[in-house]
Amino acid sequence: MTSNSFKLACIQLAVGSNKRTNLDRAKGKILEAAREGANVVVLPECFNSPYGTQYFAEYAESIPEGESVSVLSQAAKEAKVLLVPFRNETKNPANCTTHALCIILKARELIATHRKIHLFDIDIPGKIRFQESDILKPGNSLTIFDTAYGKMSIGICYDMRFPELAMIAARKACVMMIYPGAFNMITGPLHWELLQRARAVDNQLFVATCSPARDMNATYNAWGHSTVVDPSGQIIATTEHEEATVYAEIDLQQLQTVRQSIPVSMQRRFDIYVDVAANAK
Ligand SMILES: NC(=O)CCC(=O)C(=O)O
Repeated sequence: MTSNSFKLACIQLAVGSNKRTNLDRAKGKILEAAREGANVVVLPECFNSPYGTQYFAEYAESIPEGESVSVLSQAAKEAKVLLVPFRNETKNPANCTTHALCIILKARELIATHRKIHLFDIDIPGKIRFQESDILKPGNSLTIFDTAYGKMSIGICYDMRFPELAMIAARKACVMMIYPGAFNMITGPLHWELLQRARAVDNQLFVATCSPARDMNATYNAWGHSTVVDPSGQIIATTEHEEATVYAEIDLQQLQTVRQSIPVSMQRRFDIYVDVAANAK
């Protein structure tokens, strides 16, 4: 049986270069969120290392044997929360087999993994160039997992720009999309909030994002602004760029209310847009 509400915590963690310090800090914040009544806790993209292609291989671990899974599964068990952390995975960094990976932990059990499908390769001349594909390999499948609160789905950061993931999640009855992410000072103000509200309103589900806190001494300056959006596209919890935990009470009844009042999911004309992919260039 699924519960009708839960408390979500998105930990906008201050991340530094020492992995052990990051893990201890994350664990402390997870336990704090549990004391505040959180049932589901999300960590940012790269919670255990600075964000940047130069760091990925060094900080990557194999799954599930690595240090980070070990520390966090213990934290999930102690805190009795469903935990969604993001990190990098490797079997062999020398051969560039690193993936950007999100794992979902219930107590000590790994209940799902998601590998970032769309790698962050962009070039805005004079502003920002980033090539995750220099070091990462993309994942090749969608991730939907069952929770006590209904099905949820995952995208990692740049994945949020691709509306198809949230659209499929909604059609498969997910209640929430979770995007651990780390937008930056260029694309953050442009698109971070817009994308999550768009994903939410188009698909009438909850959307949660979780960024690292901003560090102006780092090589990549995260935008921050971890946020939770409801199925009508309204922001129900957010923050600025400093370290903070964003809490939101998720009332799942709202899904029904919004979906019944504006019943777009019943009104779609798949007879007209039968196969978007078939016409894609
Ligand atoms: N880590 C990422 O995928 C960053 C994505 C981003 O900043 C964007 O604008 O998209």
